[in-house]
Amino acid sequence: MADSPRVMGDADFARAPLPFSATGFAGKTVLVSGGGSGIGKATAWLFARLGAQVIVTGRTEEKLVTTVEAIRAQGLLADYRVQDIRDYDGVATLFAELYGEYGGVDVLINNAGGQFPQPAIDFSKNGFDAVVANNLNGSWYMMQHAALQWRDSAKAGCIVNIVAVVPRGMAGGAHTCAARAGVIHLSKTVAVEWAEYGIRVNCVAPGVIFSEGMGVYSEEARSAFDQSNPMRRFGTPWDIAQSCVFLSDSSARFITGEVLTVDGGGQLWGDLWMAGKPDYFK
Ligand SMILES: CCCCCCC/C=C/C(=O)SCCNC(=O)CCNC(=O)[C@H](O)C(C)(C)COP(=O)(O)OP(=O)(O)OC[C@H]1O[C@@H](n2cnc3c(N)ncnc32)[C@H](O)[C@@H]1OP(=O)(O)O
Ligand SMILES: NC(=O)C1=CN([C@@H]2O[C@H](COP(=O)(O)OP(=O)(O)OC[C@H]3O[C@@H](n4cnc5c(N)ncnc54)[C@H](OP(=O)(O)O)[C@@H]3O)[C@@H](O)[C@H]2O)C=CC1
Repeated sequence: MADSPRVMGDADFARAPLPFSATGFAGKTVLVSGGGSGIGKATAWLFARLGAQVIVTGRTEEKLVTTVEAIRAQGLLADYRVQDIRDYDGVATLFAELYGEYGGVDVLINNAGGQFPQPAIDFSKNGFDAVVANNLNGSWYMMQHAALQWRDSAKAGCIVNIVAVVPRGMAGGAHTCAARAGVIHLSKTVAVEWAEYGIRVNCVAPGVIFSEGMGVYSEEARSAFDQSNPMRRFGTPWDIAQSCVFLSDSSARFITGEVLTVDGGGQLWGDLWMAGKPDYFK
């Protein structure tokens, strides 16, 4: 049960924790899945610069090593683990190992994911299943194991799930839209269930962000992406990294079950076709 409320005054405001202080994450361990490239790499860098011990995970060791070496070269704290988020037992082992080595994690940035663009009518069974397994199942395995560790060690925690902007659907990406909508509603549900353990769960929904991941899209689709929002440009991985820090810091201590959309207004204006715009709509 929370303490009785008390009106804050000048003395409180003079001392209340400052978000984004240069050492705000010192002593914290932050796990960033998909941290070997793009948004995950930027997020790992930002947390490391704010004093955290970061752990990056992904399937490709080379990308993780490069990231960790670059961060360490600045005198900051980084480590990596190779782990496919679709492997339930492997994810359990990952969290157990990190508990043994670092005393567990304080923040999970659940960023790993991705898909391929294709009109839904052409999805093969395996294609649909692969994208759902990656983005819904894999994200869930990470969330659940983080929460189990926090509950069992009576420690508070924070999860930020990277999703996508789904309220109007995602033409050319129905599989990932379904999976991300699943993650959003999982998050809203467990934000309530896990509040008693001191666990906050939020999502960041990036619009078009210019990252290595853009290589998955055709030149035709990609060249229209920056016109799909009223700012008429791409966002950067750093934009998303800062949102992740905001949601993990004291700035968001009263925020849970929320989706922070970082899309340059794209949910309000513009259209986006992940697999290119069909002639019918031109
Ligand atoms: C409103 C704003 C939204 C903006 C969104 C637009 C911008 C979004 C950007 C991003 O998300 S950037 C990040 C992009 N990065 C990635 O997508 C990388 C991660 N992707 C992957 O690792 C893989 O694509 C996957 C989805 C995980 C699948 O990997 P897996 O190893 O399981 O696949 P396979 O065994 O190779 O194939 C399984 C199945 O899927 C079919 N498939 C795979 N690729 C394609 C393709 N390009 N087109 C059609 N089908 C594909 C493959 O053929 C297999 O099916 P079957 O052939 O067996 O039927
Ligand atoms: N860029 C954009 O415009 C948008 C991106 N997103 C989402 O943001 C997240 C980051 O994307 P972004 O940085 O742009 O692209 P990247 O492709 O650079 O990042 C995806 C990362 O996830 C890792 N990854 C993918 N699948 C798995 C898996 N099964 N297990 C472990 N790691 C995995 C990849 O590494 P490896 O392949 O080595 O495993 C890679 O480092 C993704 O979930 C993406 O879908 C959402 C909306 C828009």
